[in-house]
Amino acid sequence: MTATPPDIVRSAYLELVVSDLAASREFYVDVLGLVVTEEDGREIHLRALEEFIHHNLVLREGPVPAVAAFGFRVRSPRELDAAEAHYRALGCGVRREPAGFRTGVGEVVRVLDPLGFPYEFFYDVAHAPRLTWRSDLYGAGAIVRLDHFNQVCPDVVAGAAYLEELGFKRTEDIRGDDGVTYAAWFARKDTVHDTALTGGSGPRMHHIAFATHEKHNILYICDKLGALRRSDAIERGPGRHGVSNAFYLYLRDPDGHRIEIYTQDYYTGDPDNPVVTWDVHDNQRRDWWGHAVVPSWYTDASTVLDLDGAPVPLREREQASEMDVTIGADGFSYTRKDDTARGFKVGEQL
Ligand SMILES: O=C1C=CC(S(=O)(=O)O)=CC1(O)O
Ligand SMILES: [Fe+2]
Repeated sequence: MTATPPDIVRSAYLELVVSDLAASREFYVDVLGLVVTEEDGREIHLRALEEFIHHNLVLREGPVPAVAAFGFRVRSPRELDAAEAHYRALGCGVRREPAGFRTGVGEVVRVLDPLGFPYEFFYDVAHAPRLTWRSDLYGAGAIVRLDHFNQVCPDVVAGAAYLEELGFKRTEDIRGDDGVTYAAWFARKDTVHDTALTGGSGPRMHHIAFATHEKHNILYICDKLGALRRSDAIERGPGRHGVSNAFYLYLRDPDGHRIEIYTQDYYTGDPDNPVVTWDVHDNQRRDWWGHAVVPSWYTDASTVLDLDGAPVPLREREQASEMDVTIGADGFSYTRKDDTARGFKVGEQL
């Protein structure tokens, strides 16, 4: 028997443990242009330009680079009671922390969820200046808001059932004719997703995504990284996704945490929003132009911590991995499903 889930508004912040706070500050502030709301020698609280809550990203120096919390805003203070009841009914570890436990945030309900991820739910939060109109502070690569998380878990079907019970709406997925679900995307806000599940050993964080308004902002970030001789921070892209139709770029921060820069997906807010399902062999599913996906994008992800700050042990995926069935990053995949003469594209081989 589960209790009514909390009414989640959006994915709101991530707490990242980093090995060198100064190096991470230089990456997220000097290179990417995130705004410092508050900082001390141990933690830095950052937000995107259009954000009005205290932060979207906490950088905390620590021995093991990892994700310590996925923060979700709920619709009212009473939804914290719903969160506590929902997760206790699931038999999860639950801790209710007083205001101030997290800088700038009121009372927080922290859980280690059924997939092993450290989720936390909050309503009361300090407001920070929303810089929407301050074009004088926008760089050419202006990052305007947090868009989504992406989580690696061994069993996407079980993970999807948990997220859908939590009130998330599936918007897209990748499946095989073998009946395997390789990845799925889930929304609370009215765009393609607030989080996604990528099949693999987990729990791990695949990436956090921030949004820009335009594609040219993403291209500027690439040019800036080139000019800074930091092009090795670029892992994948720029390109156009199949899933979500967004324009994208994936970066790796100084600890290897993956950051996506993302723009122009589509509206999904109607109750009967149709789910888009992609064939795992469709070469345009992850890159609409058919560009290969670099193997590290499938293999690498960030450790997550439990409520005591210890790394959560990984469980291996038992079903086939996407790289296995597409033979490398994008091996035997089709551009045109029934065109076996010209439609198959032998992509990158491992
Ligand atoms: O946000 C996303 C949207 C689409 C994709 S994919 O590579 O097109 O599947 C990946 C992603 O989850 O990062
Ligand atoms: Fe993403």
